[in-house]
Amino acid sequence: MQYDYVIVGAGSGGCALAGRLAEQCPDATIALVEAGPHTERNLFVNMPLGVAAVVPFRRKTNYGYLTTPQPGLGGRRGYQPRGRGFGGSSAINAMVYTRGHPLDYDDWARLGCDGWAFGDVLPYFRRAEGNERGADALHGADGPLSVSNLRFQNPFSHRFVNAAVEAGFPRNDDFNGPQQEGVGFYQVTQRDGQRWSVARAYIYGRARPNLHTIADAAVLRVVFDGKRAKGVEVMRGGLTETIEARAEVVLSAGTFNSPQLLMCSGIGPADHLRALGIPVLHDAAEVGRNLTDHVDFTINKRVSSAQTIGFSLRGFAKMVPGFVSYWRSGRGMLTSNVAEAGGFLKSRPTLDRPDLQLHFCTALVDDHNRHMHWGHGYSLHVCVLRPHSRGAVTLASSDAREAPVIDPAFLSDPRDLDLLVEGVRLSRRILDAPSLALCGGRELYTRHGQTDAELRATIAAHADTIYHPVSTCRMGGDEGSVVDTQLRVRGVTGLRVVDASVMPTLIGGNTNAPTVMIGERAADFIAATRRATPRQALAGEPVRVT
Ligand SMILES: Cc1cc2nc3c(=O)[nH]c(=O)nc-3n(C[C@H](O)[C@H](O)[C@H](O)COP(=O)(O)OP(=O)(O)OC[C@H]3O[C@@H](n4cnc5c(N)ncnc54)[C@H](O)[C@@H]3O)c2cc1C
Repeated sequence: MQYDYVIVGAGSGGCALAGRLAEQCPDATIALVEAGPHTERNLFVNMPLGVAAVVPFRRKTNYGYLTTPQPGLGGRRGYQPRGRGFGGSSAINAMVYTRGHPLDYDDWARLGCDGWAFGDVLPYFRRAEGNERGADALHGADGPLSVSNLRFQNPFSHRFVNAAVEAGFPRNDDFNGPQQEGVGFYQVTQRDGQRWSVARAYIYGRARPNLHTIADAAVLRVVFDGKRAKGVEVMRGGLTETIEARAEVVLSAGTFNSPQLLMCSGIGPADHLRALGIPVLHDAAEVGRNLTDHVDFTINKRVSSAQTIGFSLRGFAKMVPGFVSYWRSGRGMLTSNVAEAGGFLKSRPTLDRPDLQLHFCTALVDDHNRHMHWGHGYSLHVCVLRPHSRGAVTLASSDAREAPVIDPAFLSDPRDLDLLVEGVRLSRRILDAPSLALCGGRELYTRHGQTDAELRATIAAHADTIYHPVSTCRMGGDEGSVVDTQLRVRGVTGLRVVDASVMPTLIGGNTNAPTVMIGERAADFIAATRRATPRQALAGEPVRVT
């Protein structure tokens, strides 16, 4: 099989790129190759509350990775769910639509990523966004990624927002508006009460004859002609085949699997590759390095009210009308994303932007919902927005179908634990404010009056990811970076990386929308390269992409 472009991975970055590129280059053929299944008809993916079922377990649509034992977490292995199938992680995520702080992108530009300051990326956020609130200077209304207000808001989420205001935090109804700081309800990537994964947004329901989707096909490595990428080797239905790319190969396999595929293809730290018997094509020390993720701690509180989602006879009884309402009109409790409300706080008022994020969940979400409890409750997550700890992704095997070794090195930099302690103390102010305090309840692992040392031990025993790993194929203007500022892999030609792994630093917010923005920008880069490429090269001769 031969195409002009072969995109590996139909996640947030890959779907946005494939859909937009197909539209911009109608004369180009594109293959979007995905290891997992199609998700168009998957009830647990489409129904927002299905998030509670798809995240906790390794399954066909979730890699359910484990990290290496984390010294900062008392030696525990962290859990890293990652979407598998069309939509990638956007098919299993919590649908929260935030972009990070404008200054985060200005930082990218300052670090050498010319053309990636907030003013440069805002048009791409707007182009992607289909916000039901309408367009303004910061928002788009006509883009494919539907952004909606929640159709169902649990009374406890309202209590959380009221309590936070009582505790002195500002109310914010638009975290992507002129000010990020404050507390309120999140907007979500949903349309008509359905999850709007990036596959739904850019791929499904759009007839594009030049875009060919290939499901259940695991890419094993990139194939090269000298140093020029010319296709990918794929395992499908037990058979290995090569899909050729006349113009470019793009890796959009995500923060764990894009560096894995680069290394399996001979691009990475030479010593590590040699140790696994992989011939070195290009010695790139930073492939897999700089892994950064939002480390998060949750205060779980059990309450007697059955208004939150929980396991009880009253809870089960509510599910039946909930299902009917969802089925008939796309409304009701099953359209909840669980993490309905939250906010961005500053640990010190003098900071130029918030350094902590809250997610308020209307259920007892303990250990990614892997530890289930009988009864009802709520959970207040707090995470460190710009952690200093840096981890790495390395190979366990030269076979890309095996899980890579994931070491986020959580809390290896003591500043992250110090800030998380601050975050828990700020969160407690909200829990103690009248609107929530009057509901009573009992905390599962934390308690009032804990000393600093006790709180640090509790954090080490329970903290983990809130699912935003980035930076393992860092973009930069410097030679040490894995990709340049047009996302081209350094040291070879005809190969780009387009997903969350290229972020030079972790932005202060949720990472789906920024990854879609990266996919949108990449489509422009690739279309511009195509326009600049001589016609005869497009007709069959190898295309030299500079
Ligand atoms: C549980 C969870 C909750 C989250 N909640 C939110 C949220 O509420 N809001 C938000 O903004 N962000 C959230 N995120 C983060 C966000 O969804 C991700 O940052 C984003 O989807 C990453 O996009 P990506 O393109 O980098 O990778 P992914 O979307 O993960 O896509 C990678 C794709 O590549 C495929 N692939 C991998 N290896 C291969 C191979 N060898 N061959 C072929 N295909 C391959 C995978 O199967 C996958 O489909 C959450 C993530 C998770 C896991």
